[in-house]
Amino acid sequence: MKPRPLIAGNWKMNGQLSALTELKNIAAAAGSGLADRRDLLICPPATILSASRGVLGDHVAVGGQDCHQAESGAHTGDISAAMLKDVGARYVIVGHSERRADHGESDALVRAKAEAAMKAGLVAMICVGETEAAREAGETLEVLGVQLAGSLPDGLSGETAVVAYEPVWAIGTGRTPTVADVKQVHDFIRETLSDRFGDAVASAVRILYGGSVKPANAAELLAVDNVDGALVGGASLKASDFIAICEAVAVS
Ligand SMILES: O=C(CO)COP(=O)(O)O
Repeated sequence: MKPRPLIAGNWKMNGQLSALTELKNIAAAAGSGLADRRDLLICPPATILSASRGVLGDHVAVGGQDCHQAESGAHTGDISAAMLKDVGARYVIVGHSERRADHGESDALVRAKAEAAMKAGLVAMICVGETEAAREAGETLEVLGVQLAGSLPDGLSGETAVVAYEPVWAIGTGRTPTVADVKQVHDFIRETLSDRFGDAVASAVRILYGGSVKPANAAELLAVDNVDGALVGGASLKASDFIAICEAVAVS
């Protein structure tokens, strides 16, 4: 059985309190049936996470965009998984390529963050994706295999982890892989999960596609085998676009 689809919005470093009106519109649509057969999630900046939780109501989850690997301590500027949970987060993104690039995050660190998230009772959304150079060199699956082996914690399950495939070259560029390429990678991720965690866990872990998902291409991307939802950046900032993407996922 296919897992319940998850459509997640990653607001990145965008959005102040004035942006809560967009969330009100998403919450209204979610309350009118949009969330009946799909899970909806918004990951706003940490500064408005608590306010977002208040606005989004019962039908849309909120999540953080990163967490520290330690439970607490002298880590100025960082946020623990427990802190995110405390203000109502249910998920946290870890290992986004922007953090891997901007903050030099390694697979081992991403794994430690995912472990911290799971320990705190959050769902870890673990991101992987190849660079354009890796794709051009024909090394996509090899790179993803290494990232998955290093970033996924032991003992994960469909309730505690989500994998997001985000080709670095497709993020914010308007470019997307072909449907065949998305299928190849998502099939590979499912097989990799199966080899390490067994078939039951592998089929329960949702594998999201991210990178230039928009209302115009969402139906095509979300219909690909082994694509269980989307991780949406820019198009999640506008309620109407995010809602249209949610509507594009086929539900049974
Ligand atoms: O990085 C992304 C989501 O985490 C994708 O961003 P865009 O949808 O803006 O390409």
